[in-house]
Amino acid sequence: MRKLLVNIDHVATLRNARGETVPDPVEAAVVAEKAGASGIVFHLREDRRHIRDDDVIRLRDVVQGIFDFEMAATDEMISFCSRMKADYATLVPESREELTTEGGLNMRKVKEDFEQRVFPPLKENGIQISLFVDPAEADIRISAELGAEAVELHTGTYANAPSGFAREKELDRLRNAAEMAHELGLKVNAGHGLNFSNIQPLLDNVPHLNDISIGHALIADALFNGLENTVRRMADLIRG
Ligand SMILES: CC(=O)[C@@H](O)[C@H](O)COP(=O)(O)O
Ligand SMILES: NCC(=O)COP(=O)(O)O
Repeated sequence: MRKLLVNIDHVATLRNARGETVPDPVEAAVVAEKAGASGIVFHLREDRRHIRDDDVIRLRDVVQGIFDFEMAATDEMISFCSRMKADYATLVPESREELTTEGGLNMRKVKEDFEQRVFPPLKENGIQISLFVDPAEADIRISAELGAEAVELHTGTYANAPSGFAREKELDRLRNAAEMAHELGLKVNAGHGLNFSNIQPLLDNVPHLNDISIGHALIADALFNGLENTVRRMADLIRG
């Protein structure tokens, strides 16, 4: 079944802009789940530019559904995520300079390191691993070989593509990737850059979708419509 997970990073961005305690991302998580979100996503970045360690600890106490900890595969994050007993560790590439995550993991490059250093401690702690990858055959195949539970298909290129041929091409790539991941036994998640304008074609064209994570566009829409209304509308669309 398709489900919406709400990413609350940018509630923390707004809070941190003034060094205040409000708006509180933990309060946003409670509202989002009440409005129909099936879980919460946050990306604890190395530079702590939005979500902070204390937010994660407080979130762990209130989140009722899926607790999806997005992170770079550093030893520090692996250890924190393990202590938090997250449902998912969603591993993403991270760079200090980027405004947001710019692409999927290069699985060829990280395979050996993930196999030896990253997967064992997460698996020992019972944490399911989702790999944030571009909709590319090689990355999906390696994700399955490593024994990940899921891939999160990077939808950013689709989201940024102009309508017409370019967008259709990206939908084709996502459809093929989803079919392949499903055949290889991986759960198919998706996220990045999704909003009320681009979600429906994705839902109509890409099979086997499970968790769809959306952040920035929902928090932006919520400024005008209220978080509860915004999340309810998107959760209903995604459930179908
Ligand atoms: C993996 C992904 O596409 C996003 O969740 C992103 O990692 C969020 O990070 P920012 O909120 O810092 O953009
Ligand atoms: N994993 C993707 C996510 O959590 C949300 O990304 P965005 O909607 O803020 O681009």
